[in-house]
Amino acid sequence: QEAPAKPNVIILATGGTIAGAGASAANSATYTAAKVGIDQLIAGVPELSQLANVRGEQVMQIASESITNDNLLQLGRRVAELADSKDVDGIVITHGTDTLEETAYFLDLVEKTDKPIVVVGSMRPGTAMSADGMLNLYNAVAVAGSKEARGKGVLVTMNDEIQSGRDVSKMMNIKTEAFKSPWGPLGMVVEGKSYWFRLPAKRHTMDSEFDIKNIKSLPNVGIAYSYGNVDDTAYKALAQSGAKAIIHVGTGNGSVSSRVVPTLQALRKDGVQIIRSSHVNAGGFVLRNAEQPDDKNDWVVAHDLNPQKARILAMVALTKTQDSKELQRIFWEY
Ligand SMILES: NC(=O)CC[C@H](N)C(=O)O
Repeated sequence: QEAPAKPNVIILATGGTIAGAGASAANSATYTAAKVGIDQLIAGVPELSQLANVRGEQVMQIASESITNDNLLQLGRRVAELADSKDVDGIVITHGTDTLEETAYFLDLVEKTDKPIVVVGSMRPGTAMSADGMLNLYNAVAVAGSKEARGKGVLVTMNDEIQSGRDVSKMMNIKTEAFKSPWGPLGMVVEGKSYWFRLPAKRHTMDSEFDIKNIKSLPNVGIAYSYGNVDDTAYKALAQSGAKAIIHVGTGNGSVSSRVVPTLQALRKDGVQIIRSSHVNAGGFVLRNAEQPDDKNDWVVAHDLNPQKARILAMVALTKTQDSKELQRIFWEY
């Protein structure tokens, strides 16, 4: 029997600017996100049908700053169901860009499939001049339908680049060149064809020890930001609200103010995991026992993961272990 000429790609829509609408074509920044339904989005890019047999599904319709852990689990379970289906070759997720990097990393950790999963958004609503959503979506479907994208982890297609969902972050919030990885894109997609240059080195999808099918709920993990004159108010409040781990957004190499150190040591003794990350924008790089004696304090370092990605990994890891050494192993490997 002959293989079908075109791959079957499902687009799961969640909202964001790619589904946004503004009052006039001049409104590139002032508009309402999550307005346009997935069928209308697909109808707006008839060229998609040249790439794949495309079907849309509206999973939610929200601006991504409002996404919850329950939303993540709901989306993750639907992706897993579709990935298990013989009739599905690739999955695209349209998403608001504010937390796109978190969802992409979450799926990269928990989806046991080598089928392409591509998360995509846009920086301008479809109603704006030079809207970027159409091309980003076209590129996403092209990548999701391609054999070359299999087994490369969850991907993000923005601004003609193919990025690793693990590495990529929204670095700029007004330009279409918004998403960057500290380690560079994996490839480019041009006129529906992908060009690959490098591969992710970290464990993901098929090679991950985590599986969405075994995750019932995600624990409470909070993030506290550091700056000059910082005190321990936020850390104590997070612990009081039941945080199982606190992501410390440190200065530089995840450094910790001397005014905060005793509180973090005490919280660790009370069972809260302390994970040091960095607020350095272009890419923090936190090393164990540099700046702070992590072995002595029994703290964990997030290494190159930014704070919001560190929260995702901590939540997923804590569904399996409460051991700080295991947690650190996981932070090195993923
Ligand atoms: N460019 C965007 O998608 C941002 C819109 C909105 N804040 C969201 O993340 O959903």
